[in-house]
Amino acid sequence: PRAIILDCDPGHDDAIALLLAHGSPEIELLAVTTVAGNQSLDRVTRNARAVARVAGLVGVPVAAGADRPLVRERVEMHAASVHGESGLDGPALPEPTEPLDPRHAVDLIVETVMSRPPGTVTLVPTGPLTNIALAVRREPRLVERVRQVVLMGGAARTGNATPVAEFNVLTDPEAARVVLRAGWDVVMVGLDLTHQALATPDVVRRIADLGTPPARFVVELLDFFTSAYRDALGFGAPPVHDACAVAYVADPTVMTVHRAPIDVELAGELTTGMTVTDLRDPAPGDCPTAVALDLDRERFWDAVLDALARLGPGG
Ligand SMILES: Nc1ccc([C@@H]2N[C@H](CO)[C@@H](O)[C@H]2O)cc1
Ligand SMILES: [Ca+2]
Repeated sequence: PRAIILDCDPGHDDAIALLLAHGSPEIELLAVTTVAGNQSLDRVTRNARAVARVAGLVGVPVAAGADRPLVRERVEMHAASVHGESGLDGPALPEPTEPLDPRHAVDLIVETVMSRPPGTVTLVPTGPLTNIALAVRREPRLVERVRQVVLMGGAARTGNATPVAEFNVLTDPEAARVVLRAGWDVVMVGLDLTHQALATPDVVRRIADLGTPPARFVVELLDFFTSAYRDALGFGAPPVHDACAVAYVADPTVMTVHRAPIDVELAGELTTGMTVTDLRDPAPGDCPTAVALDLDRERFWDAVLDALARLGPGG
């Protein structure tokens, strides 16, 4: 299996990404780290620990990280409108059973990667990239040691927080530039891809039919997420953005990926936070970055259902 570290800001779709990672036989979840984004660090960390309990995740360290972006003040827009004040509105959240790891997320990331053979650990950030940027500044050898960075964030075309910027990148664009320029292999699973992963009523029905506590938890998450995404953004069904990044690690053939130079706008009057993606072919031979474009929806949802079905009673 692929060994990963999930760096997240739960968030309804982060929660589904965590459940998918733990339930997927192709993935070994080495650690979970949290970063301020959808909600404050305290809230997303509390949410991550509650989801870990629902997943039946035991013995996997969960550590909190950055409580604010590297440079800018946090972006408030949108997130509370789709995730609610708690960051995970909808289901009742169980009390965590596992202790919070005392290390800072950055130290946990560095120690987890540097204690394993080169090229064996994949980083899967699904929130602002603050922790990942700090980690690679703390330990530059991470660049050649990490197998791949598969991040949910950015967009080659249309944004969500602004016409051209995606929320995770806009929240901490300096951190996103550090990560995209580091030289390691990066797959950007951005809105171009994730807006194809819509949890339609049929999908929700299939999940409900599993009849397990984790499945019921996901249904309650999606019921809230569906209403919030409809009321706030006019979507017919909510995109489970973060689960797409995990699904790619589990099975890279579940989506098409296009090698392309990607950089982040930091000073644009209208375009700050935009992941400027050069889709002109051919990309430079040594281009380390790529963007996900087309999702095999049927295979994606089959993988999500299969992973959820494998989770124990949890809860
Ligand atoms: N409107 C909205 C704002 C933020 C997010 C979060 N940011 C990313 C999508 O922009 C995902 O990681 C998700 O958790 C989703 C919707
Ligand atoms: Ca997220």
